[in-house]
Amino acid sequence: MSQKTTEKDYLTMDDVVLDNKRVLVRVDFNSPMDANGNIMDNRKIKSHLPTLRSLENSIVVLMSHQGRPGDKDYTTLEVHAKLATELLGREVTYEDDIFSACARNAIKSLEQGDILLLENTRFYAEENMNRAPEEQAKTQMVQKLYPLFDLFINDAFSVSHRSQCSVVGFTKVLPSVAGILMDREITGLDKGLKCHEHPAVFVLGGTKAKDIVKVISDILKRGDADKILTTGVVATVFMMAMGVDAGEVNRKFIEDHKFLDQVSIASKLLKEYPDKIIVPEDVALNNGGKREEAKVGEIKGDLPIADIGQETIADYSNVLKEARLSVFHGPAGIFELDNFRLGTEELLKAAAQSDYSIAGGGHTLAVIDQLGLESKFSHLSMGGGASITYLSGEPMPGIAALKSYASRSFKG
Ligand SMILES: Nc1ncnc2c1ncn2[C@@H]1O[C@H](COP(=O)(O)OP(=O)(O)OP(=O)(O)O)[C@@H](O)[C@H]1O
Ligand SMILES: O=C(O)[C@H](O)COP(=O)(O)O
Repeated sequence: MSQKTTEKDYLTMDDVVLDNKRVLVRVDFNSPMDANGNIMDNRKIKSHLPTLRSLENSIVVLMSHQGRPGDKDYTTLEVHAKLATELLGREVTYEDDIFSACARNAIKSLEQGDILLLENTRFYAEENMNRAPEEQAKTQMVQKLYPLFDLFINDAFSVSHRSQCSVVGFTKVLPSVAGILMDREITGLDKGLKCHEHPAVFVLGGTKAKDIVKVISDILKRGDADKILTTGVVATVFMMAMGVDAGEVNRKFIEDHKFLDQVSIASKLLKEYPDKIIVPEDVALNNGGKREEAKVGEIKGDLPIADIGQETIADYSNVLKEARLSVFHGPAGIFELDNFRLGTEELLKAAAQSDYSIAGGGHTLAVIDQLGLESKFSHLSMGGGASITYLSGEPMPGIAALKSYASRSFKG
């Protein structure tokens, strides 16, 4: 049923017949939830609407995860089906199981135009193991479900850095293509990363210092970046790597978040790429909720760093204004507090001006939304960990599995 229509090394929904086909779609509806089990941000669900709208003449079953075992937001997808129904304007029914006889009967009874959302895939233990597609294809989830479908669509870029059952398993046993969101993510990120626009400036911050230090190392090794502007907690690690006394409270923050080992890695990177990695000259400290500017090296009073400082904001903005490619991941400060959102806001405005601008990460997208800057960015990635993995050039098992299906089908 596959008919390749583009030069891509994976198939898309344009390459296959969809009408009246029984289609299993892996989406990522994983959303922030409040204590009462309500979805706090509908962005993840909205991002799949183009794919779902293109499937209006198919028989559609959706799979998604929500949270991780043991976490507060590890819960059923019942409310997700309701919200998807509202957003799509068509009923998305919910089945409180994944592959039981009951769930399979519900799938079998679907008719053209129906959409059914199965239960949280991570309620099935083997979903939580990262294994090769061959192994995942043998699981009960895949074996019980795949005979009920003609096609598998992976639209979940943001979980495709995981080799989980519902992400890679079906690609071994069903014709498999990328959904519209997946295709947009790959195309949007590649356009920025592979077209070699220069100067290429990366603004990397937020709290995931370990992941970001690795991304910085990978990007610099590949030679893709002209400048890396460090912000957020990532900047604190690099300041410490320069031997700066960040104050006990900030050192403790880094220790408590298990980032102390990143300081020596950051130090090596600074030695290897002295002109490329830029560390803030000043910061904003949180003095009882008030913003207190301080030069790096003169951080007194043991106050927590909560934003980059005003001189750094001006310098970084100037670098960004010259950039032809900008990539922004992770807020520059604790933007949730009004006094400490300046760095994130100003740098996002500056990044949006470059010829090709990419931004990713849950909190980052929320600020872009609040600032009304969505249309100013060339590509907004729904991926948090996934876009970091993609940026670092590491293989993404979910995408590799689609490519592997495509290469088998072209040969066949
Ligand atoms: N200096 C800082 N100290 C403490 N927290 C900070 C600092 N700078 C930024 N943050 C916090 O970082 C958090 C966001 O970081 P995070 O790495 O999760 O970014 P993100 O855009 O959501 O990416 P992802 O989707 O990968 O999680 C925000 O809650 C913000 O308050
Ligand atoms: O929110 C995300 O980044 C994705 O849904 C992946 O979730 P995970 O990090 O729990 O696999």
